[in-house]
Amino acid sequence: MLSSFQGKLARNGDERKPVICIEGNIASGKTTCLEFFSKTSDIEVLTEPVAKWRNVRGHNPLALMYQDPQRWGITLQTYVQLTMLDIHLSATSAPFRMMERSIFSAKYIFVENLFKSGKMPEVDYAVLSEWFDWITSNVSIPVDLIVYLQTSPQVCHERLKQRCREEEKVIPLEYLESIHQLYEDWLIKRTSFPLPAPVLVIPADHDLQKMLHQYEENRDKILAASQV
Ligand SMILES: Nc1ncnc2c1ncn2[C@@H]1O[C@H](COP(=O)(O)OP(=O)(O)O)[C@@H](O)[C@H]1O
Ligand SMILES: Nc1ccn([C@H]2C[C@H](O)[C@@H](COP(=O)(O)O)O2)c(=O)n1
Repeated sequence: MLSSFQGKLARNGDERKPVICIEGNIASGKTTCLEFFSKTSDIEVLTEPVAKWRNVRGHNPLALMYQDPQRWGITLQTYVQLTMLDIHLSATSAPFRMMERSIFSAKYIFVENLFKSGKMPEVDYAVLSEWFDWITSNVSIPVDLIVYLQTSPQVCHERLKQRCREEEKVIPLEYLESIHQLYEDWLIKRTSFPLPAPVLVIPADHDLQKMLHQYEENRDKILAASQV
């Protein structure tokens, strides 16, 4: 249930818990990072609902988008926006919540990439932007810290091939380069879109063992920085 809080719709009856969003390119290691933190009892981890994006009532909008972005980009991104909003508004039992990406990166990175690369008609971009602006003006979507897993597109391309998700076999290196550039403009150069929260950058090209060590080293910093 939603109620009104400071003029915006907000989740009812929930004590406000710190929200940490893990951001990064496709196959940068976000899920692996979340798996690591899911072993900590005081953190509730919420992964991206990719299973829903691959199967909505028997349809696979993720596969359709990669096959024909001009036609199906808006279909996927409308559904991503809805499912991410649902996650932002879901109840939390643990003291901290850590989620994979956000409604903000869905718009500022993926919708933007489709539009800028000429793969989304202007009218579709306008409709998605109207929805996004309405949601963010009328719904309270608190984010307290962004953890950016900063990778090179080449490393992501290698990890993507290794993961071997069927829909993603068509993704070329150039696609990951565009997503990387948009992330860098947003979270590092800070020249594109507003930041919903402070940013902690973790270099993430390293092997798994080193990454897990870095997560352990950053655990207290992440939890402290997310407490407002
Ligand atoms: N530091 C790492 N070094 C090598 N491979 C990794 C590393 N982190 C993750 N992987 C592998 O790369 C692939 C993508 O990682 P994943 O966590 O699913 O990325 P994301 O959730 O960002 O898409 C998976 O096969 C995963 O096992
Ligand atoms: N707004 C979004 C979010 C994600 N995707 C795609 C990109 C990947 O193919 C897949 C899941 O991403 P990952 O967690 O593996 O980085 O969904 C998209 O097209 N639009």
